[in-house]
Amino acid sequence: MNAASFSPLPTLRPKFSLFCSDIQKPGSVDCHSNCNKSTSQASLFLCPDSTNRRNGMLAGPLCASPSGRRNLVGPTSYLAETSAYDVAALESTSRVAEEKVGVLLLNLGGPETLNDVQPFLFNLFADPDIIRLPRLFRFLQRPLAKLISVLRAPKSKEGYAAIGGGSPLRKITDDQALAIKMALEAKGISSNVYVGMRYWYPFTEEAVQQIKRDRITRLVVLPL
Ligand SMILES: C=CC1=C(C)c2cc3[nH]c(cc4nc(cc5[nH]c(cc1n2)c(C)c5CCC(=O)O)C(CCC(=O)O)=C4C)c(C)c3C=C
Ligand SMILES: [Fe+2]
Repeated sequence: MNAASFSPLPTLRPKFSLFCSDIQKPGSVDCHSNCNKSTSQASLFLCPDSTNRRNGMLAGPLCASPSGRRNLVGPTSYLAETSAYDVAALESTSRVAEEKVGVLLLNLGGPETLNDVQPFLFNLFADPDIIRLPRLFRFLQRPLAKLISVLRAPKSKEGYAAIGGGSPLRKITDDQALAIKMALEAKGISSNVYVGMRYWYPFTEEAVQQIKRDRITRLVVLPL
């Protein structure tokens, strides 16, 4: 997790904008080259100091790089980029009765059962951030992903079978979510903590939908 200095935006607004683009229009904007766009409604997002790639994610500006243009097996996912926050700001804003604080943990996900392995691998390899084909050959992305995932799945299944039949990533991330919720609770900050995965359930879109349903007004995004 990155924690960096920040300066909270001055106004509290009832809406948030999770990414550069409007989250209601997934995939409509590619933020890769435009990550410093207005974050005026994402008041706890801050510009971090790093632009390093880490865990396949750009540790950089606030916004996400929507991968919504990819059409994966599950809902398409966003890749959030680094954000940072200040607990002091959370503490002060959470005192405002109408504020609802949310924390969104972003991870990549992994197959939970052996049956998930092939479609999970498809999602992984269908991502141009994992396998980037020359523009001319983009149309081969999904067929190639299908081919690789089908060919690799048996071997991968053996590996997952050896560690209990699935990836531990979901549980680990859920445990982290709970730990963050409890740590904030101990500071007197009531929060909802969400988990969003890029390649498997719960997909980031599902988390975002839940965040909207819960009417979160302050959101901290932590790419793990
Ligand atoms: C050529 C093969 C692979 C490339 C390139 C690759 C890049 C890559 N992968 C991740 C994230 C994850 N990969 C995971 C599992 C996984 N990855 C590959 C192959 C390549 N990945 C395979 C075959 C598998 C299945 C497991 C196995 O057989 O070894 C996972 C899931 C981990 C889990 O907990 O289950 C993740 C996450 C990134 C970010 C990346 C390139 C940047
Ligand atoms: Fe991988």
